[in-house]
Amino acid sequence: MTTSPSPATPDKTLSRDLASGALALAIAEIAEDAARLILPYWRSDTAVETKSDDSPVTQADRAAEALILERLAALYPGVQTVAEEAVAESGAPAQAEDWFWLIDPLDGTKGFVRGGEAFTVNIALIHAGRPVAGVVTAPATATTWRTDAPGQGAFRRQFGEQQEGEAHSGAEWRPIKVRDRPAEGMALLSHSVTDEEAARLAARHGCTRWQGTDSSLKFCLIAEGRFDAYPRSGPTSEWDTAAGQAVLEAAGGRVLADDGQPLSYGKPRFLNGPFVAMGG
Ligand SMILES: Nc1ncnc2c1ncn2[C@@H]1O[C@H](COP(=O)(O)O)[C@@H](OP(=O)(O)O)[C@H]1O
Ligand SMILES: [Mg+2]
Repeated sequence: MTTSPSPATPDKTLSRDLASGALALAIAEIAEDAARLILPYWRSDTAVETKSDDSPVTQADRAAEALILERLAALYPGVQTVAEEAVAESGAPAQAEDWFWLIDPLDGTKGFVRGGEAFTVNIALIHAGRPVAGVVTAPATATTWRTDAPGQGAFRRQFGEQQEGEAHSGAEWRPIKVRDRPAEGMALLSHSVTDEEAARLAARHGCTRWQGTDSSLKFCLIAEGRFDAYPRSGPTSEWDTAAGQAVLEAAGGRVLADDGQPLSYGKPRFLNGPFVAMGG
């Protein structure tokens, strides 16, 4: 007698697709579709609401998060999700599971509302507290950065308009990596820090020059070898950093917490303390 195979558990499906690189490609396509959904709201008269933590939220954040959650659930049912807008509405899960998704559908909302280009869609897979796969997409410049199978590097591409009858479209994926630190390192910092603090943070990490940039784009610009460090002294949520950290680590960089260890995930209230993201 033959028995039909039992359905794969989420963990088996996840770990198989993670190991083959199929998962990284799949989440890149989801993030690009979320980006296509966000773009019509950009530089339009989108209504801006203020959340209880005083940060802005728009219809674009909510629509993108709904798309991402629906697509992830269809691909990998039963995996825990921790997503910015869901947490804002219903609170954070009491505890992180062994595998979970961290989702920020629109990071850098303040800049987005002002009509700037530095806002991103972020999806990361966490396993045992580490970001093992991630994608960051910048809708305004139609650029995506992603991991591959673990140990297989990081990639970037420009994505295009979706053509009729075509599942997805985009240019070829090109490998990216961090640069060796030059004598005069360049730091990236949040716009939320004062000039005085920025100069101090940059100098502490061996950088003589610095530039303010919104969103998780900072991790990607280090991952592709254009900048050297992103120090952050104030709090962030785990969904702000997980996808960027996955990409940066895959490109040869590091993201270290104050204790000198890689920034880890599934912490109380999914909150990060200070960290520094670094290239080579
Ligand atoms: N006190 C705080 N606690 C948690 N996250 C914070 C925070 N202050 C700022 N952030 C996060 O920092 C992000 C902006 O980072 P940056 O200044 O580098 O662009 C915001 O993302 P959103 O735009 O998704 O809300 C917000 O989530
Ligand atoms: Mg954010």
